[in-house]
Amino acid sequence: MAGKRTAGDGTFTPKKRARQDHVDYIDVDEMSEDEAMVQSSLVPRAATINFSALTRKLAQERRAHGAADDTVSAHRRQQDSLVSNIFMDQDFSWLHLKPDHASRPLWIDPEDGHIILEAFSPIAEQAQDFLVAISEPVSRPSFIHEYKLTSYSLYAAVSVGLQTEDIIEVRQETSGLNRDAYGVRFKGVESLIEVPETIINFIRERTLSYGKVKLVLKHNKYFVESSHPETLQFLLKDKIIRDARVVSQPTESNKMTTFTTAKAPVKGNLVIAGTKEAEKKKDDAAKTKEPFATGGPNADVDLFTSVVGVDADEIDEDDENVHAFEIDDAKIDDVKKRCNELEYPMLEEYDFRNDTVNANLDIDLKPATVIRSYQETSLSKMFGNGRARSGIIVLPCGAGKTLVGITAACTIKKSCLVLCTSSVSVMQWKQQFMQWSNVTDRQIAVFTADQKEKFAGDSGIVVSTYSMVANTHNRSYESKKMMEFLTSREWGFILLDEVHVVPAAMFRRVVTTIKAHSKLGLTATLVREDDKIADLNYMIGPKLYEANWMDLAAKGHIANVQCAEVWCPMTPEFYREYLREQSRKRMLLYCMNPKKFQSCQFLIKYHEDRGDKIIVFSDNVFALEAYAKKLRKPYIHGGTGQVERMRILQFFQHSPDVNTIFLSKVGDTSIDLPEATCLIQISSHFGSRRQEAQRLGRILRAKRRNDEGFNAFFYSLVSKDTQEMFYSTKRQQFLIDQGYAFKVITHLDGLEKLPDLVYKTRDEQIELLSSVLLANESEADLGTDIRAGEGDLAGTVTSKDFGGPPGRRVPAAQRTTGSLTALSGAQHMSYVEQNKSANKKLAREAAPRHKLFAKRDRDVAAAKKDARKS
Ligand SMILES: Nc1ncnc2c1ncn2[C@@H]1O[C@H](COP(=O)(O)OP(=O)(O)OP(=O)(O)O)[C@@H](O)[C@H]1O
Repeated sequence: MAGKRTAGDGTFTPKKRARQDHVDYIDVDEMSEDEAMVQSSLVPRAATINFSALTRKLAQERRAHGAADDTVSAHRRQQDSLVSNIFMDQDFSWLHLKPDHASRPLWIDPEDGHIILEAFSPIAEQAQDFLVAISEPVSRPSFIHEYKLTSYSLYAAVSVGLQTEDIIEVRQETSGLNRDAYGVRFKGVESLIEVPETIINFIRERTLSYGKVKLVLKHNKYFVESSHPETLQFLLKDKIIRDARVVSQPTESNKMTTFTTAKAPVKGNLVIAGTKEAEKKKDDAAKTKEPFATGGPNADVDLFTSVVGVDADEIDEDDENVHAFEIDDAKIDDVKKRCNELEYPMLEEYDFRNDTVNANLDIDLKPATVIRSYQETSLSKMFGNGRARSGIIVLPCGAGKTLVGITAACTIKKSCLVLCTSSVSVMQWKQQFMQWSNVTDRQIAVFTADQKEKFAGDSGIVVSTYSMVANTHNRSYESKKMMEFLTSREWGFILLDEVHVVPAAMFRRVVTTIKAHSKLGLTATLVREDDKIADLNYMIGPKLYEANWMDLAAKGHIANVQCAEVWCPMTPEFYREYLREQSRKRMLLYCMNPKKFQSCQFLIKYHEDRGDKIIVFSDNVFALEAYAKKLRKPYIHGGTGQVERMRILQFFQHSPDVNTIFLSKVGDTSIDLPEATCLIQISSHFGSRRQEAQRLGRILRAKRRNDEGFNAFFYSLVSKDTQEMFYSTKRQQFLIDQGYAFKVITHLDGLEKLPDLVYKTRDEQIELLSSVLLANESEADLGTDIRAGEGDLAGTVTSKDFGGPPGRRVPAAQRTTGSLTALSGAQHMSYVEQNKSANKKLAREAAPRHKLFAKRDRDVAAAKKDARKS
């Protein structure tokens, strides 16, 4: 049965299943806040793996066994007492494993293309490489991985050179070990699993049309190119594409240009800079006086075996006759989008070595620069067939995306435009280019609000921000001149940093105004809280590679991190105000909760004593200043001057007296502090999964990460029974899917005994509360901190981008029981009891009010009354 085709939606949906089927699957995005709060507390934080079809199948099997099978029943009874309470009707521990289960580490859902992999299987590593190439990793915790086959993932697979027959393989023979014959299996996974027919059809259908059409830039004009004339004819029947076509000689309206292109170079001829092979090749070239990286005809450098496993002989060489038609520059975006919808997504490849029109850029990595294996693998996806493919590379925070970008630029060796999100990042990119490559100051220019430089000579590198390039209003004279410089030329390569944050409209403007042969998007978190992620597919290209965070941590490239959510009970006074307050000030109340203050103080002390360097993050500037001043620590936010910032950061890096700093969201990205080993988050931006991951990224690069037994620490302080708990659960989801486990800490041992514990007395707490209540409501804002300079993207990101629905009604908080250490059996774990009425009662309760608030209450009540009247 063929899967239903849904143009452009990218998901495999043979049958939309009823939501109630997903009894075992909790999707936090779709839960109500009340549900989420309860759920977040009841279940240990686990990856949300979709086992629904498997569950159904097994449930049928269980019914088939029925009570007749005494052994099973007995076994079940025994299990009932142990695990059934947890797994309820999804307890399948009573089922017998097949004798050859070890060779069946994979399960494919025939209905929605989900693939479940036992990550502990000996063949898992090989299978993972293959699965990453053909499907989207959904969740990759330690033992069970979940992937999903989608249109986009297959598009990506085709774009890195995989054909239908590289993905599925028809096998006739029966395994000697096992009597089960299997007809069609995944080629990259040595297992006894037969691929279901629905999935085979889906793969065949999608891979048939993909890769047939290419978008090519030649002499500053864009062409839609294909060696299948019937495909171009099909596309030209579409109105949008037909209207975008440029007909230079209107004599024969539908005739296509046919020209001969050079054959695609075989992969053995290309060497990625920075690899060992590159070094060897350089030496050989020096000996034979051949230029580096051109390779001789017999050069046999087999760099590109890894995941794809495409051999040199298998690389498809272009047909002699390639047909093409020109399209209007301004309509590129529409054409790409339309082709996607018609299931003919366009591949963008750049045959840079045969480009004689654009000047070469004499740039190479410094001899001392050696790229890491995963960086090489990701680049091999880009340069796998000797050309530069456009697409996105996803690597964890701190895993070295900058060097991947620089290496790509050094491999293409043509003019390159780098776009980043802020002027701070611009300077960092320039510095990194100088650090890793032999680029000279004259070859690299910067285009920001303060600096508008051009490179000397015919080719070079320009580093700028998205908004400098996309902004069309109020340009200064120099900016206009600079834009002319950027738009009048052809770029070999455009590097797009942090692609996931750029608003789609801005991206569109960049992609349509700048003419570039190839594009590489870099990101750590290919998640967006809006639905724009799919746009990146046609605007940049498919995802070429996504690294596994846990793998990189295990190999010491990024630090191992212990994550914990610390539940801080609200003091009665704060909680009462929280329940009464309807405005944004609620947020201020849960950030300034005295118990959170104390927990923060305790954790800072504990980790400073261990020799850690700590960053405390707070999106809320009011809270940031209040905490930092009270705890006597330096702080940086949007309003901190550049000189002061640098001074504080340097002290943090080099002085043993400054071991803790407070940062607002200006520190979420672009701050490279390898000394930091502990993070404490006291306030964050709603449910932003991306922000959570980026903050974690600040400690993933910890210098000490390779020390024996080293762990970095990430704490999220959450005020109990407040909205914050819901957001916290949502924020963690991305990291959980990468394999991080969040422990819940309900009690910090020894907190009460801390000398100089802040806000210990009720009076002190009430004083703090009064300062919060007297604060302006705007102090609760999270979005106003970054004072973006001209050209910085930060100011363009709105709260909507973070999934924080400010207009949404805030649900009543849940009442939780106290610490239930004894009950749960696990120390410091807790569960929540849902009891809305208790909260309502609390809110209604005419509790004796402190005189400080009595007047305020009357004022608020009067204001509400006036508002109702008007
Ligand atoms: N091959 C390499 N050899 C040595 N050091 C490397 C290599 N690759 C990256 N690094 C170092 O790792 C650190 C992190 O690199 P980088 O800043 O590029 O990470 P990132 O992936 O861009 O992180 P983020 O997403 O947080 O910005 C840097 O200090 C960089 O110098």
